[in-house]
Amino acid sequence: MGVTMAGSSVVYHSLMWCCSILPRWRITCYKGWTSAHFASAASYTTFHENWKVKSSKDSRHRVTKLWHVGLFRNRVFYCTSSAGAWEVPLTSERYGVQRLPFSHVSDKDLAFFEHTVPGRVITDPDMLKPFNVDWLKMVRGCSKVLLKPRISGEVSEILRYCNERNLAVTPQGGNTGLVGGSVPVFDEIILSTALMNQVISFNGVSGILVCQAGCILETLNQYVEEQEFIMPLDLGAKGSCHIGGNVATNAGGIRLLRYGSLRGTVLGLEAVLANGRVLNCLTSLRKDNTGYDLKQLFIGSEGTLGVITAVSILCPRKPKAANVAFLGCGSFAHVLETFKVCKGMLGEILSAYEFLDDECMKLVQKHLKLNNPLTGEGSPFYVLIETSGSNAGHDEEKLNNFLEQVISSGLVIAGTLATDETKIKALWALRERITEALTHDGYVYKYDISLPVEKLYDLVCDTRARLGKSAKNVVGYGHLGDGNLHLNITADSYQQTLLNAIEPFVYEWTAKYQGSISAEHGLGFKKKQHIYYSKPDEAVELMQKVKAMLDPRGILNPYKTLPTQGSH
Ligand SMILES: O=C(O)CC[C@@H](O)C(=O)O
Ligand SMILES: [Zn+2]
Repeated sequence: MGVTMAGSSVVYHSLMWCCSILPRWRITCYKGWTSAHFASAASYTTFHENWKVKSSKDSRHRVTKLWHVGLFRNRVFYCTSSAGAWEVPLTSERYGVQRLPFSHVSDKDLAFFEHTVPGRVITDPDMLKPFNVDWLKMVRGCSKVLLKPRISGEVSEILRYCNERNLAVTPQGGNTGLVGGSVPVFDEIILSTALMNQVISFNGVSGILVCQAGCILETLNQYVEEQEFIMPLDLGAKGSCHIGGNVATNAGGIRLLRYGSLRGTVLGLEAVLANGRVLNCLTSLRKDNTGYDLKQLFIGSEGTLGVITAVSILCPRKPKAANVAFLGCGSFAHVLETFKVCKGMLGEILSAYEFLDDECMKLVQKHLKLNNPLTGEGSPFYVLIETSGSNAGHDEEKLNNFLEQVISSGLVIAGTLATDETKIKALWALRERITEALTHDGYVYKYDISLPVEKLYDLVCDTRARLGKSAKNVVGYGHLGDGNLHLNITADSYQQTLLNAIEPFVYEWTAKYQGSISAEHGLGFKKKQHIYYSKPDEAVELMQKVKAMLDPRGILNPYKTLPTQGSH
């Protein structure tokens, strides 16, 4: 048959068999197969070339030089001039927030900051603009000072001073959050971790990395990859997000299915408390039962309990073999059934199980000009399955057996398989760039929901039915393997009436099925009032007591995470 790879031939034979019984099945295997075999191979060339043009980092750097607002591997936005660039309403005005009685920054304060972090005090209003607005351009503060410490001692000095002076502080990493947690609401001082970007140590035996909070996730991944390890987390904003911000928000992402959450992989951290004291829990031990595990308080606390300045993190070995299958399914029930089969047949090599609906596919096609690699009419649902293992032959065999099973049983109606890195990246772009495509579609109402997996897509269907034509698009995608749905709704502009139709409907629906209204993005500013849909009063009350104990004056990231007192 002209196919020499043992692993591929299994798929090839099964495919030939499937073609006869399932005429809709289309597959491209990029390794060892020629385009003569499959009609869809030709379409891949276009797909790949498109991807290269759209994703070229060089062109991004060129463009963003004009006015660099945010550079994300998969999330980019920029403006060509500062004049009239920001039409983002002030958060305080759009949401009617009352400023808490913090002090205002005086010239004397600025002199202190200049003394503490010389040359790293930014007060130029134009330079401050991008730090005052979130990546989604939905919330905006009006901070007049940005500080860039390099070491935890400087953070300590700053916080001790701010606490005494009753000055509010917003810690900021890469500013890639999606819930308005990393930008000020009023004039809070922005404490950027951008210059705290040093690796402290890496142990090539244990895989334990100790680094400062401002290291960029992608840079860290490249660093540990050189030593045959990978970071235990990966997410769309990897090119900009800081590891400290990842830990502070307990970011999830696409590797969680395989390596677990940061609550397990973060072994230790250093945090500076509101009063300036440095809490050094930067241990690098797998096991440590000496008292309460205080680091857990800071993981996911969104900068409200302390500023994370360094982390110790357990990195897995770099897998020797990786494969990505991009499959089309005829229904969500089939997506679920495929997942079940996948877990059973791929077992330990399964590293991601992501899904998107056809509406998402249409958006990445329309706004980012990405091509659907599966030719013919679209599928209602797409699944991206990644395997990562230590033995290419073994993985291929397992994957081929799995594909044979899901094809022959009719669970999967179209598919494509990639084994080389460039092509794997191209397939991942279809999933990872949905957020970016949505921003081109208009104003986006974002929901990040955890639900029992079998209920996951019902929420999308019910929301779509409820909103009818008042929404432009209602889409569902996410980390199916983690039971995490990203429900996104777009409209031409922000409309209060549409918001009223969505909320509290989506939250009540989620609560009814014991889901979480914030699976992996945090509560930040935008979701904090809705915490009660997922946590009992007693839990919220205890959180407020912990906050009051660690930050009695409430200077750390005010207006975030916890609901306004007395609002319930
Ligand atoms: O934009 C979103 O709603 C999700 C973003 C991110 O968590 C993802 O999984 O792509
Ligand atoms: Zn996500």
